[in-house]
Order: sequence, then structure tokens, then C-alpha cells
Amino acid sequence: MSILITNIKQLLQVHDSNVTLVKGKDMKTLPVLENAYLYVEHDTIIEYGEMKYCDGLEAETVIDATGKIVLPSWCDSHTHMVYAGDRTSEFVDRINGLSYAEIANRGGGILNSAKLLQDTSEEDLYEQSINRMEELIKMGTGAFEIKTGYGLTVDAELKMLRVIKRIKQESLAKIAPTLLAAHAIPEAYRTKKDKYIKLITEQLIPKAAKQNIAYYIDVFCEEGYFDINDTEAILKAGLKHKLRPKIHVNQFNILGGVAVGVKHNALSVDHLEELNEDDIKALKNSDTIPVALPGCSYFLSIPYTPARQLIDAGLPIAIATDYNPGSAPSGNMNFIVSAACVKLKMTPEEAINAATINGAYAMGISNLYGSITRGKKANLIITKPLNHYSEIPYAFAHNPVEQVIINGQLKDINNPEENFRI
Ligand SMILES: N=CN[C@@H](CCC(=O)O)C(=O)O
Ligand SMILES: [Zn+2]
Repeated sequence: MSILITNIKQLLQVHDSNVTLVKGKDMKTLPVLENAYLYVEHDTIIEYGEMKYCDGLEAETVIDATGKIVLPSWCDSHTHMVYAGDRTSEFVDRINGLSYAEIANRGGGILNSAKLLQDTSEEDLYEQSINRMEELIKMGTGAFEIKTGYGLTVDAELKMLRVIKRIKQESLAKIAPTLLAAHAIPEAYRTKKDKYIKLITEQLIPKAAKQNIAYYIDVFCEEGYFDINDTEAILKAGLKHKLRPKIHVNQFNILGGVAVGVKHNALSVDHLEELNEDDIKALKNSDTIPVALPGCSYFLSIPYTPARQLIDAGLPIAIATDYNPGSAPSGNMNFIVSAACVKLKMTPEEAINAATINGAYAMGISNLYGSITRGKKANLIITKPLNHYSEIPYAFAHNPVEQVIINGQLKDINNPEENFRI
């Protein structure tokens, strides 16, 4: 199977040598090849260049991309897209004035989703989740990190991990699974949080590790959820079983979780709607990438992550959807790229870097995803005709995607019969 895309108006994120991360000032640079071609064989990018050098290349499928832009698929490094049902009733409660914390204190929020998930069959959960993912592939995302965290019992967390594993096996998208059993304190453990932490560290983590179905360990480090001592204990237990930390920190309050994450070589620290100088200091000279989730700030009307402060301090940043039923019920990365420009004051170049190569880094896959580089996987977006890539964030809430190539397969996103499963 070979695909040749010709007459590409702008081919974005072109790197001859394999970059895996861009940071600080370098984020302002988005390498672009004008009037280009791209050649794919099986699931791999083989060659690209200016059109004048395309002579003689043949392929089974040839796509004329005149007037269109081609770029690497979005890499969404933070999602909770395996969930059951929805939380529309809480949405109305919030419109009527209740805060996220007030809803959670009444037993709503994450505990509400956990109850729904526990009562949902594994098959049903799989179908709901893969259908969500198929919609998002059509919007240009080719790689997803997916967290557990709506199980909150050993059985239900393992059920979530099995669903993620099945999605990983059956979807064309690249999937990175994360164990987030420390997402909330279950009702049965309300007055004995330590016992729940023991359940996670002594039972769940070893079981998940043995089944080899999680790559990362996550904790919601926040007031009313898990403090920094709890976080540290859970990260240590995860690391013992080779699960690298990727954690929720500073969403509402600064507890010192960023430094704890960095200390344990977290791959990413996510949210950071609140941020102080100590956090920035901790992140400097680390391999930990900050991840901003502007969809959550939009939906909950909380502050946006101060991306400028991070980038201007020379740090990298990734952006992701946080797709979940409570704080961000949208997995549309096109909107996230736009919100990064409008609300986080990132340039289109910075936002596209944050959603491609740095998104891939934040899920540990940037050696093979996130840029147009020979030998990398062919996960690609072909846009509708556009004058310039800046139109992707500029025309917010539009879907700029016309076609996608995922794992080397060309997919017609307008065909309802199209199958995004292997
Ligand atoms: N804050 C913790 N977890 C999710 C929200 C989960 C929910 O409300 O269901 C987040 O990242 O925003
Ligand atoms: Zn989250």
C-alpha cells in the first residue's frame, strides 16, 4: 500500500532529523515546506520534498492536495474518553451557579461517573468509547492517551484498562493507557482514604502491571482528593512497577505537586491553571513537560494555564483536550489549538507545535509520531482548501479536516460507512 500526496500548499512540521520535543523560543518556529509532495508506504512516511523533485514517483493512491495543507495528526496526550453516559444534569447545575467543587461535595462529579461506569457492561463501555474516538479521528486526532479513573474499585479500574486495551488493539489510532485509580476517594473510603491508597498501591498497581495494560500512573493531586504525600506514595508504587508518572496538578490549588512530579521524573504535569515561580523553577532542567488543557478552563470558567510564562521561561508546553464528561466534554483538538491561541496567547506556530510534536512527547511516542520525518508513522491530516495554516486556529469551532491518513490508511471522513477499526 502506497500513497503519494502531491501539490501540497503547505506541508507542516517537517523535520529531516528526528526531533522529539520543542521548547521555549523554538516553539515559535514551525518548519513549513511550500508546494510539496509526501510519499507514504504502508504505515510509514518514506519521502517528502518540493514538488519539483517529485518526478518519477508512483503510488497506488495519488491525492492531489492543491490548495490544501498537510500536517501530522493531532496527538491528544490527556483524555478520559472511556466513560459511561454523561453528566448533562450537572452541566445545568453549574449554569445555575454551582461550582465544580460544590457538585463534587454533593456526591456528584467523578463519583457520579464512577457509579454509572460500574453499572455499565464492558461491551457497552467499549462501544460508547470507541464511537467517541472514531468521531475524533475524523477531526484529525491520530493518537490518544486514555486514563482510567471512573472505576474506583479494583474490578472496575481493571475493566477500564481492558476496554482501553481493546481500543488499542482494534483502533487505527495510537493509544497510550494510564492508570488513574487515584482520581477521587470512593464513597466507601470517605473516612479511610489511606485504605483506598493501599488498595491502589498493593493490589491494583501490581495487577495492572502484571497484565501489562498501563504505561503511566496518574494522581489527581488536589485539595479534597489526594495530597502531596498521597501522590508521592502512589507514584513510588507505580514506578516500582515501571509505570511512569503523568499527573493532574494545580487545577484549583497549588499543593506542591509539580515538584513532586518532577522529583519522580514525571513525563508530564497537567492542568497548571494555577502556577507559581517555584513550579517553574522545578520544571527547569527537567524532562517533565507541562500540559495545558484549555477546554477544561473554558468549560469550568477557571483560569487558563499561563502558557506564556512557561514558554518565556524556556520550557516546552503541550496542549490536550482533557476529554471527560465533567470538566471538558469535547475531544476536538482543532478547538484546543484555537483556544491555545486566543486564551493562552500562543502563536499558531506554538499551538501547532504543542498539539503535534509536544503532544506526542507528553505521551511518550514522539520518536515515531508528531512530525513529518522520514521513518515516522503516517498519521496525517489533509485540510480543506486553506490560504494559510493560521486559519486552523483562526476559524475556531470549524473542522478544517477534509481527509485523514491514519496508520498509513486513507480514510474518507464523510463516509458514514468508513471503518476506523483495524
Ligand atoms: N480533575 C480531574 N479530572 C478531570 C475531571 C474529571 C471529571 O470531572 O469527571 C479533569 O482533568 O478535569
Ligand atoms: Zn484530566
